[in-house]
Amino acid sequence: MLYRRLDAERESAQRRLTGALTQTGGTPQARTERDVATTTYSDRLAQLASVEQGLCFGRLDFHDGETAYVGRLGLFDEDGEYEPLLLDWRAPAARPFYLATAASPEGVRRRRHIRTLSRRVVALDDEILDLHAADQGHDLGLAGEAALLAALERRRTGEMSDIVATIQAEQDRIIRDELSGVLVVQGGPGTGKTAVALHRAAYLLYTYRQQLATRGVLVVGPNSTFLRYIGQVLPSLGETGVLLSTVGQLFPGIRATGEDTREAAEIKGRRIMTAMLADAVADRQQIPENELNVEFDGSVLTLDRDTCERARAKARGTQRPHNVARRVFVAELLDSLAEQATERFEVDLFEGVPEIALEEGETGDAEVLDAGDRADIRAELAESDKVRDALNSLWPRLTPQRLLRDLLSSPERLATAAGQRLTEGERAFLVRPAKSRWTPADVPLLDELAELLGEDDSEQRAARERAEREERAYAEGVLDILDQDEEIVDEEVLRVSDILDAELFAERQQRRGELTAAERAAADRRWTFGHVIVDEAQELSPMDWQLLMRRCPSRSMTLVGDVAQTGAPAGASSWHEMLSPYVEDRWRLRELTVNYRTPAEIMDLAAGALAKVDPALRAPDSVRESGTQPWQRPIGECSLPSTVDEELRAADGGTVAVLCPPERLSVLRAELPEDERLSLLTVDEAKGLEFDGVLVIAPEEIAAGSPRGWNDLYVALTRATRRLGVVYTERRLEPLVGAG
Ligand SMILES: Nc1ncnc2c1ncn2[C@@H]1O[C@H](COP(=O)(O)OP(=O)(O)OP(=O)(O)O)[C@@H](O)[C@H]1O
Repeated sequence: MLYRRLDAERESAQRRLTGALTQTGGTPQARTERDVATTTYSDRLAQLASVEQGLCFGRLDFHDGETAYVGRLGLFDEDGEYEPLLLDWRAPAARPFYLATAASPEGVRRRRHIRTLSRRVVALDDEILDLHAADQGHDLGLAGEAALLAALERRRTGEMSDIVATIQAEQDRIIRDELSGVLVVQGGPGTGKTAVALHRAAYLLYTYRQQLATRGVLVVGPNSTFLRYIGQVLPSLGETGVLLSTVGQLFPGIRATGEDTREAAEIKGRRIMTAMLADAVADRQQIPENELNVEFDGSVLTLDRDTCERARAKARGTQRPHNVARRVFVAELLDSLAEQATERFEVDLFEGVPEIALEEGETGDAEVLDAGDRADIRAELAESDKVRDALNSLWPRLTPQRLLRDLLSSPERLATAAGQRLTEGERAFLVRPAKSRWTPADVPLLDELAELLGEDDSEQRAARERAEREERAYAEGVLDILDQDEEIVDEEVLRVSDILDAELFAERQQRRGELTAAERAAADRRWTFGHVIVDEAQELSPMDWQLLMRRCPSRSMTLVGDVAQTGAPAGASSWHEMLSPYVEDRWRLRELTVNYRTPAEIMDLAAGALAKVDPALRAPDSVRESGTQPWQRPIGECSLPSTVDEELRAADGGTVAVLCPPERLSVLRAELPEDERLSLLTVDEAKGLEFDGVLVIAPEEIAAGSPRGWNDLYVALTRATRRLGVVYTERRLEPLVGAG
C-alpha cells in the first residue's frame, strides 16, 4: 500500500514537471514561475526516488490500539482524511520508535523492525516493550537488537550506509538536539559519531527547513577519501542541500594538492599565525628611507619620508584591510604629488613672462590654476604608470596568494613577520620555493590573509547590491503570486515558499541555473552557513577553526570527534583548549559510549594502545563479539601477499585494508595483489573508515612515528568490523602483549 502511494506521488510529480516544462510564455514572470516549478518537481522526484529501498522499516503498536508506520519520508492518505500513512523518521511522532524502552515504553506495546529487499518484506523483528518480557538489549540499553545486529554483521562495501532503521536512543538524543549553539559529541571509535553527524544534518534540514535551505549546511571531513566514503548517506536520506568539504577545499579557486612536512603543518596551524600574518601585511606597507623621486611630465616630484609616514599612519588609522586602506594612502600621496606638480606648472607658466607690477589690492599669491585644473592634474598623476609604480612599491595591492607565496619563499620576509614568535629552526621548516603547490595547511592562512587584505571592490559591490535589491523585490512579488496559485500550491507538494524564500529565489534567478545553496556556497569565500558539522574535529588546527568560525558566525555547530584519536600535529587534545578562543565555555557535551563497529575481541587488544595515549581513558563497550581472536605474527614468518589473499577470502566479498607507516607504502604497493576490495593506506588516510578485515603492518613504527603515534595505532587497531591481524617487525609491542 505504501509503495502504491509512493508510485502515485511519483506520477503526480512527473505530470506536474512535464506540465511545467511544456509551459510557454516569454515574459520574465512566466519564465521565473516555470523555473521554480521545474526545480520543485525535479527535487521532489529525486527525493521520491531516493527512498525506494527500505521505504518503511518500522511499525509501532500502541496500547490504545493505534498503529503507526515509520519510514524514510512522510506519506499521507490524500484520498481520505489526509491521515499519515507513513511517518517520516524525523517527525516528532516517530520518536518512540527510537526511544521507547521496556522501562519507559511511551505508550508503545510493540516495536517492529521490518526488513525489506526491494519491495518485498524479508524479515520482521518484534520487541514487546513490557517489563516482564525477556531481558532485551543486555545492559547497553539497545533498541531493536536483532535488527541492529543484522545491520552490523553486514559486509562492508566501501561506502557508508544510513542507520535510520536502527538509530539507538543515545544517538537519537544527539541527532535531535536543538539547532542553536555548539554541540560537541565525544565518542570512541565506532560509536557512530559520523553516522550521527550525518543523520543530524538530515534531521536539521527537515525540522528547520526554512532557516537552513537558504544558507545551507556544511559538513567538514578530514580528507577526500573520507568524503567519498560518507558521500552517499545524505542522498540516501533524500537530502542533497549539504556541502561536503575538507577545510583545504574551502578557499574557492585554490586546489591544495601539495603536502607539508609534519613540522610545517604544525607550525602553520598555530594560533600565532594570525598575528604573524598581520605583521607580514604591515611589512608590505613601506615608506622610503629618505625620499622617493617620481618622474612626471618632464620633471621630478618627490615623496619624502615624513609625507609617506603621515599617509601611512592615516591609512592604518582607518583600521580597514590593506587593499581598502590603500585608497587613503594613495589619496594622500596623490595630493602631495598634485600640489608639487601644480606649483611646477605655475612656475613654468610664468617662465619668460615679464614681471608686471602688482596693482593696488592684488597679492602675489593669487592662484593661477582653478580647482578644475588641479583635479585634472591629480587625475593625470593617478593615470601615470610611473606614479602608479612608485605608489605600488610602497603599498602594493595584494592578493592572499601573492602575499603568502612571497612570504614563504623569502627567509627575510619570514624573519621580519615572525619576530620572536618562531625560532630560526622553525622558520626554516616553512621556507619553500615560490612555485610550490598549495597545501591544506596553507588554506586557513590564505583565508586569514583574505580578511587582512580585503578587496577594494566598493564600486562593484554597490552596483551588485543595487541589482540584488531590485531582483529581490521582484522575486517577492512572484512568491506572492505563487502563494495564491492553488494549482501549484496544493497540499500534495511542498509549498514553494517552504523551500524557497525571496533571497534564495533572487539568487537562483541571478544564476539562472538550479544551483543549491551548497553549490553556491562552494564558490563563495564569504558565504556563511546556517549550520556547520565537523567530523573528526579533533584533527583541526587553531587556524582551521579560525576559518570555520568565520563561515559560521551564528555558531550553530555540531562537532564530533575523539580526542584520543588525534593524529594531526596541530590537532587538539582537549575540547576546552580547542573551543575556548571562540565560544569560551558556551558549548554542550554529549557522549557516545557504545562501539558498534569493533568486536569485543579486537577492542581488548586496542585498549592496550589507548592506555598508552592516556591511562585515564576508557574504550567504548563493544556491542558484539565476533568469535574470532585477532592474531599477531612477526613479519619474517608471514608472506604478506598470501596473508592478504587469505584475508580477502575470509572477508567473503567484503573489504580488507592494509594499514602501514607512510615509509612502507611504496614497497607494499609493489608487493600486494590488485583487488578492488583491498585498500593500502596510511593511518591518516584510514581515519574514520572501516573494513571487514584489517592488517596493521609494523605497529611499533606507527607508534614511534610521531608524537601522537599511540593515537595513530589506536585508530589503526579499531578500523575492523570482523577480523584484525597485526604484523610486527621484531617483538610484540609491550601493551599488546598478552592480548590477542
Ligand atoms: N545505530 C546504529 N545502527 C546500525 N549501525 C550503526 C549504528 N550506529 C553506528 N553504526 C555503524 O557503526 C559503524 C561505525 O560508525 P561511525 O563510523 O559513525 O563511527 P565513528 O564514531 O565515527 O568512528 P571513528 O571514531 O572510528 O571514526 C558504522 O558502520 C555505522 O554504520
